[in-house]
Amino acid sequence: MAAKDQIDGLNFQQRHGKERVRVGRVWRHGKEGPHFFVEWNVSITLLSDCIPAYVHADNSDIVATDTMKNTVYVKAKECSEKVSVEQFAIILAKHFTSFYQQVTTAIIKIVEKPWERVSIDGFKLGSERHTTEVFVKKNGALGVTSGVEGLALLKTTKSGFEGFIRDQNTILPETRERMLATEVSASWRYHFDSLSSVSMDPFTETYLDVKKVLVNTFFGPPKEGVYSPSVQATLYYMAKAVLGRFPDISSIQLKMPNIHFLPVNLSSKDNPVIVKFEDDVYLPTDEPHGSIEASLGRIHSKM
Ligand SMILES: O=c1[nH]c(=O)c2[nH]c(=O)[nH]c2[nH]1
Repeated sequence: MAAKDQIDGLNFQQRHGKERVRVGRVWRHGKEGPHFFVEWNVSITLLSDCIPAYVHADNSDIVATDTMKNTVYVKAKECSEKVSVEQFAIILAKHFTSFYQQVTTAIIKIVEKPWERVSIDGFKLGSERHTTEVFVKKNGALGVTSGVEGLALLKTTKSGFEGFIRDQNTILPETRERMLATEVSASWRYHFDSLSSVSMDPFTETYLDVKKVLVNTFFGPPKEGVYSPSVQATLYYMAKAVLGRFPDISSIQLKMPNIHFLPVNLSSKDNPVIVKFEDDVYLPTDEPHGSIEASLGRIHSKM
């Protein structure tokens, strides 16, 4: 679908828009109520009467793609109640076609990330992979490492970061309220050191239990959660919980990138408050991200 015109006896079709506008939206119901969270990737295409921009370098009928991007955040903010992707696409498309006389059709595509709720204020993306590396020597010596990769976890509250070094290059504000998102890669070494010491197959059950301990430690108890003062501290609690709970595990390594969800504040000279961040509208990012990793092992263990 594209606007079709004839210029100088030639067919001309054009469209413009903005792709991959990422937005995260949290809806909070009261102080105690559940949080709802969605992450969307929005693409906007407008069919509009703006041929002079192409043919005469006259931009007076152009809706700037930057404005389209901002509109996603404005409309996300305006949705005070949880909406579906379909409903949000309709809201956006209706806005573009009714607000701009030049726009004849708006095409909105949205892909929603499959975040699943795991407990109050926590969401889990079901995409993790179980990994292992094993060695066996001729004499029966055995080494088993198991792991999980891509365990994406996110909590919408009970996270902060304060008291870090401030210098001439620091602009990050201190906070006790932020989104915490990561994709955990963990690998743990079992203490079995010979083939004969593994009697049954304990690995699947242990994998599931380790995952549970990692996830539960990240979020804390379902009712009240647990405050995370940093990714580092949360990583350490998680590693410690695994070693505390599984005597058969001698060491664990955790990699937990700090995947940033940036607060959305939009302002201009004429309009100082277009969108004011109130722990609700975020810009999800992949790059750059913080990289935080550590390993914890029992003394005398083979790391
Ligand atoms: O939990 C965090 N750890 C850091 O080391 C760090 N650095 C940063 O900019 N934000 C954060 N958050």
